[in-house]
Amino acid sequence: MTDTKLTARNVDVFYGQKKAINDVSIDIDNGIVTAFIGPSGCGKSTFLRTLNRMNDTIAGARVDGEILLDGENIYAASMDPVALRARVGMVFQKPNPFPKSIFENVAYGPRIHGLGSSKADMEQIVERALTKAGLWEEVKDRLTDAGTALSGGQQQRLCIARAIAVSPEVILMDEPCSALDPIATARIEELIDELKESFAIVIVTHSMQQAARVSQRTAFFHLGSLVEYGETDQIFTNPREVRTKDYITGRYG
Ligand SMILES: Nc1ncnc2c1ncn2[C@@H]1O[C@H](COP(=O)(O)OP(=O)(O)OP(=O)(O)O)[C@@H](O)[C@H]1O
Repeated sequence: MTDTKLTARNVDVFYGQKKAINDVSIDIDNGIVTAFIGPSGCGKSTFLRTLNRMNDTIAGARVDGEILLDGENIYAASMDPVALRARVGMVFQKPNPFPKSIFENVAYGPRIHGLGSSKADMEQIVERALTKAGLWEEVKDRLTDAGTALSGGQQQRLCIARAIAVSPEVILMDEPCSALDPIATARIEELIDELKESFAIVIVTHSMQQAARVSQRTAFFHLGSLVEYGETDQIFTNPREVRTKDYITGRYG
């Protein structure tokens, strides 16, 4: 059983005069992984960023329409973007640990959000997040080492632990494996599969194989529009739209 976590209604995104997203409406459910696919420049990342207001940080970007998180408009004046980004966390293409220790990378978010008041509480939060991100065993004896000293795959799991540490409801992932080798990629894909039990997960990926492996729903974007959205199996085996079929059969990319 799934239930809706995020709802977009008639969303347009502009960069200055240029319209990058055109009238997108979609429901994103809890307990599953939703993949956004489509050719380069179709607006996947732009739309993903609307879901936690990361576009606010881009000069000239404007979002029209509504995005609801549990029914609450995230663009309402009463919504604090910092608090929103704790509820809707993000993992980027390139692992980007802070220039701090492994421990501090994970403790940073909880601290600014007032979690983990005692040292023991914070240690527990950090251990839980690293365990959930599948990294604890590898780093438990070197928590004071720099996060940047880890391998690329470990750094990405550290970034996932950092997102998890503030107990988000949704995790947005923008091509989280594109900088990783196949083994590190497989590890992250396994992790995504485990994490979907606890969070709604949205992943932008260039890899149709990855979308097919990790997601239960797939949204196909083209030229800023959402062309087709459905069960991943259906999208890949029996697409309804010609443009989806052309994309998944490699006619353009
Ligand atoms: N900061 C920006 N300023 C102006 N235009 C932008 C900006 N970011 C993206 N765009 C434009 O918006 C459109 C959608 O870009 P976006 O990066 O969302 O696509 P994408 O599908 O994620 O592409 P890719 O798969 O190549 O990452 C493109 O035409 C892009 O050039």
